[in-house]
Amino acid sequence: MAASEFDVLAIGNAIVDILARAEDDLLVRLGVTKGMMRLIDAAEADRLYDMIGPAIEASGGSAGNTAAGVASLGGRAAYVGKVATDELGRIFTHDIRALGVHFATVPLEGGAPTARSTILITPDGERTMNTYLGACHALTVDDIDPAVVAAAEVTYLEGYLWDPPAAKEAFRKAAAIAHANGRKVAITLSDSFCVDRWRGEFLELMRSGTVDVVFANKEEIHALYETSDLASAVAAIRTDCALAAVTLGGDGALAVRGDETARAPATAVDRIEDLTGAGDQFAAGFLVGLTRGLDLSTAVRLGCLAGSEVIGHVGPRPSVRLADLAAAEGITIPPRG
Ligand SMILES: OC[C@H]1O[C@H](O)[C@H](O)[C@@H]1O
Repeated sequence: MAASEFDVLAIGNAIVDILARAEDDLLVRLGVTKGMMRLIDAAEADRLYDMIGPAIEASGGSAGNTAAGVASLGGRAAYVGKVATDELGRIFTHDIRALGVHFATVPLEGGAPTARSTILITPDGERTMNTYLGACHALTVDDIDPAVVAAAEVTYLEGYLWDPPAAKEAFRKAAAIAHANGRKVAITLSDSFCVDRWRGEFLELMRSGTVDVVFANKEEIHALYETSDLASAVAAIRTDCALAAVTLGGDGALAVRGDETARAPATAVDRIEDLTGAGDQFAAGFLVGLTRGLDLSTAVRLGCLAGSEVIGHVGPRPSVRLADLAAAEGITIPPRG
């Protein structure tokens, strides 16, 4: 197997976030479920924008956030996602490239605009996402560059990619190329409503070995196995997937690999400002840990550390260099072999 150029290739919906504080009663008036992601059309996105207070715009997209986190940890990241040739698309492209992430997906011309997610942050820091997918619907197999997939230790894919129909085939193509080149494939289950929509197919991906690593939070793993019992859900995922990492909010995170179990407590934060991107940064830390050969416990710890940074401020990507935080916590990230 050739030496890898990238630690992680992340593939996902390329989205610009519009983040605004909101009271709980706005969620009630909108009829949305707190903490979830719902898909909306362009008209609803415009209507919502008129209803919210002052907002902050920031590049997001779950896998994009993870690529940003990998770069912040000193890792080499690549990203695939579809933006349009519009202002938000230029902002997304600028931000991800400015972090040193390889991003070469051809933007969509003359079609739907760049995706945006209107994210309502309630006083408890919980985020509720209203996503208009726009140009993401145009991501296809043609956007997967076999050379980039082959050059990445891990290809990491969003469960959200199951929503725009053609992206699913892009996902499967990337997974096949990764495995043909001796690389690993990881997926995040993304959202419990997303799991409800695609449960059967997600389980098939794991059981068939199409994915080697799965990320889930508590709600998602409960939804996957249709149980409220965490222990039985973890027992099930241990047999269904070679490696699973489960984030547990204030209870930290765990990972299971065969008979092995690793846990880490949540890293303390002064105040939870905004939970947007917490799982994405956990994935960044955990994947960098894995690709750089750290043991499972340290990889979980690195994930918790990265996840904790992003919840201390508004926005889904790190505001400081995660590599410095890791060093301050005594976690040494080995150079790429
Ligand atoms: O995981 C958080 C991300 O999910 C959505 O894709 C938003 O863009 C946000 O940045």
